[in-house]
Amino acid sequence: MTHIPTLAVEGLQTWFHTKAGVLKAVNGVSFEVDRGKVLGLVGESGSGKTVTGFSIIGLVDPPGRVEGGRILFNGTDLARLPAEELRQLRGARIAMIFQDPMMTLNPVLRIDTQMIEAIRTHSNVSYKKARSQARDALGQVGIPSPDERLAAYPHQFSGGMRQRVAIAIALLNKPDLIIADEPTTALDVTIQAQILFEVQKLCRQTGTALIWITHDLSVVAAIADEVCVMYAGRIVEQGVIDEVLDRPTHPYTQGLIGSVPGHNRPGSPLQQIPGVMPSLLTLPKGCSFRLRCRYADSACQVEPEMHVVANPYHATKCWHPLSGEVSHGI
Ligand SMILES: Nc1ncnc2c1ncn2[C@@H]1O[C@H](COP(=O)(O)OP(=O)(O)OP(=O)(O)O)[C@@H](O)[C@H]1O
Repeated sequence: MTHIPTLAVEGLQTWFHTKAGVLKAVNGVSFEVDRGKVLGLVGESGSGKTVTGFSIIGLVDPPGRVEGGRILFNGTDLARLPAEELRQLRGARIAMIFQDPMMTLNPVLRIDTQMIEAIRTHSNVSYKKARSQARDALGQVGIPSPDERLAAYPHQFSGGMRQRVAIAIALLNKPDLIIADEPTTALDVTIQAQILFEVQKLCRQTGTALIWITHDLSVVAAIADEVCVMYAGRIVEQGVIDEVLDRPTHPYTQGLIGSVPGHNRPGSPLQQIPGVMPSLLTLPKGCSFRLRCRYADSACQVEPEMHVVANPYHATKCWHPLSGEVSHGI
């Protein structure tokens, strides 16, 4: 029997029909994520990471629209699912964690009210059982004295603790898939590391597939099994995390790694990728990175196909893949 991954995104295209023209925010993106695995989606601001996450969960609003591709969740295409069925999957089988926990939390309701409702909407358990599940969930994400904290309102938590509550809510119904969009970016580095570790552990325990969206390669290195590097609405390189970080083949990935502090000798200057990302309204013909790429030549005026360059899985969308190991401190 063929293996069906938790999520298989195939050739996803999500475009915004703006007054200035068609903005191709996601332009033919494909990846898979399986039970208990973590996929890091990394790229600079505006590369299409959030729109990819929103497309999967059905939260793209007009003038945006999923134009093409398939979003296979346990084999069912979410892109073609009626809105009501998709709504039912959200919160039950698929959850999202946002950068701002107040996207999840209701400021005027106590935490216990919110958590118990989240549990009882999707499963037929008593109030008492739901309350005890809620208390356990707070404990699992490292909230001290969870019994007492259940009665608190969101504003009575610190930023880090509030995000932990939002994460506990996302994990409540043991979803098959969680999409986390920069949930730790606003937090202190130590708290960020604790939260990454806890979420990864819980997802492995429950078999939840996790997509972690970030612009920070060190976060991806800490949490992900596989990584997709996004640039201008496309994935330009993807594969097993150590393969991609140690032997990046796409000049953009090399540039990203070079711009992380501590990538080589201490004290050496950071390398910035010269130039800026092209407008998604007027993408250049061929490889979208070619105008910033020092290896670009006439071949790059044709869009390269994603092709496998190594095993364990490692694929690149470049006509001139680089080879060799890079030193980095990520
Ligand atoms: N509602 C919208 N209308 C028009 N364009 C949009 C809309 N939402 C997003 N976009 C555009 O889609 C592109 C991709 O945005 P997206 O938020 O996915 O990037 P990102 O990689 O997540 O960046 P960031 O890290 O800054 O959130 C951007 O050019 C953005 O301006």
